[in-house]
Amino acid sequence: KAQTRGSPDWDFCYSLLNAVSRSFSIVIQQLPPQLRDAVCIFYLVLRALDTIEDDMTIPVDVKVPELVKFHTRLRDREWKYVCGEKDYRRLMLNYPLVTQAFLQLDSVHQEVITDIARRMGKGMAEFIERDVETVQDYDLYCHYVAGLTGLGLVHLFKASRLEHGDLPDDLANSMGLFLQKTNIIRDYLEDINEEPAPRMFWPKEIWGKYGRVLEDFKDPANSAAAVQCLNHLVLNVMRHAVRSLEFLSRLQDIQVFRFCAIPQVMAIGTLAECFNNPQVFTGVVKMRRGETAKYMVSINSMRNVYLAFAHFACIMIKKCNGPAQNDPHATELHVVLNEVL
Ligand SMILES: CC(C)(C)CN1C(=O)[C@@H](CC(=O)N[C@@H](CC(=O)O)C(=O)O)O[C@H](c2cccc3ccccc23)c2cc(Cl)ccc21
Repeated sequence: KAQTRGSPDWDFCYSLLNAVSRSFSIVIQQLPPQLRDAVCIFYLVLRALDTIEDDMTIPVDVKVPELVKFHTRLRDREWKYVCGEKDYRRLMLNYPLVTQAFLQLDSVHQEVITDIARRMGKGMAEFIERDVETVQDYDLYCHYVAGLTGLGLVHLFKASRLEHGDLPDDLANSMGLFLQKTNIIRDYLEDINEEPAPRMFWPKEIWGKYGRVLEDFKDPANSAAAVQCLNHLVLNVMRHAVRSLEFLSRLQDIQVFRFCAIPQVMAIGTLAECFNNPQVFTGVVKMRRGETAKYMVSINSMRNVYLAFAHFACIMIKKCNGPAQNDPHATELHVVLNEVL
């Protein structure tokens, strides 16, 4: 059909979604109609912002204003900023189609997405000019890039009248931190080998106890210290698990529940693989593909989420009692895991 100025090309937007989010796009497309398009566009908008932040070929004095101004581009039908690689570059090249669709959303959905994009862009810009040093920096950075996503999603759920429960900011924030911190831990090698310049988010307050520089952990001679640092970081992210479960237990719509629960289960599965695993420093550790598929279809109730969390908590507890038994943080992780159980 002729693409008149008014009618957005939704098929193209969903094909972009499939390209940039592999398995997760299926879950987004299963959302109820009053939420699906808003979440699809929210996801693409955040992915575009993330692509600008991640592109290390953009000079800092150009990137910072771009991030801060990004939210003003959401209504600019001509705007695009070509950067990034592969499917993310295709998103940026075709960004005006995302804008056309964004402008068709309910005004409330547009306002939510604009407010989050503004706060996230400002936060990202803050951390372009300074590194993540303390654990407080670590929590603040992850709040900006992932916690705010949770706050925005809660506003979209409420605006679509699918969720009426109390979904406070600190629970929504924990959902984001659980995912983002897991990605940061898993992606050590990918991030540190990044060309032309690595961007690391591991907090120096933690890794500084185990090495002089973060690159030290690539050296097999430092494997014991690297794994101790890794276990310390896994303990830190597992502290958010109880709040994630609390958030999930308050959801009312089954498709919204699946949309929120599936990434959380993938994350704890990834953490269980990573915990006490030196392969994090030699390759990228991922859940087995069969496991991912199994959880995509089985996460339909809070009971199944508890079963999945308990399954992965037990894998970590076995490691605490076995190979990691001399690790100072294994004991504390045991306590946190028992809370989860
Ligand atoms: C940085 C991030 C964790 C927020 C990214 N993020 C997520 O990780 C996606 C999952 C995803 O994209 N998985 C990828 C795998 C990967 O890229 O690692 C896949 O292809 O399966 O989920 C989150 C997400 C989903 C549901 C509830 C959330 C609550 C708070 C914060 C984030 C929430 C997400 C929801 C939206 Cl709307 C936008 C982005 C995200």
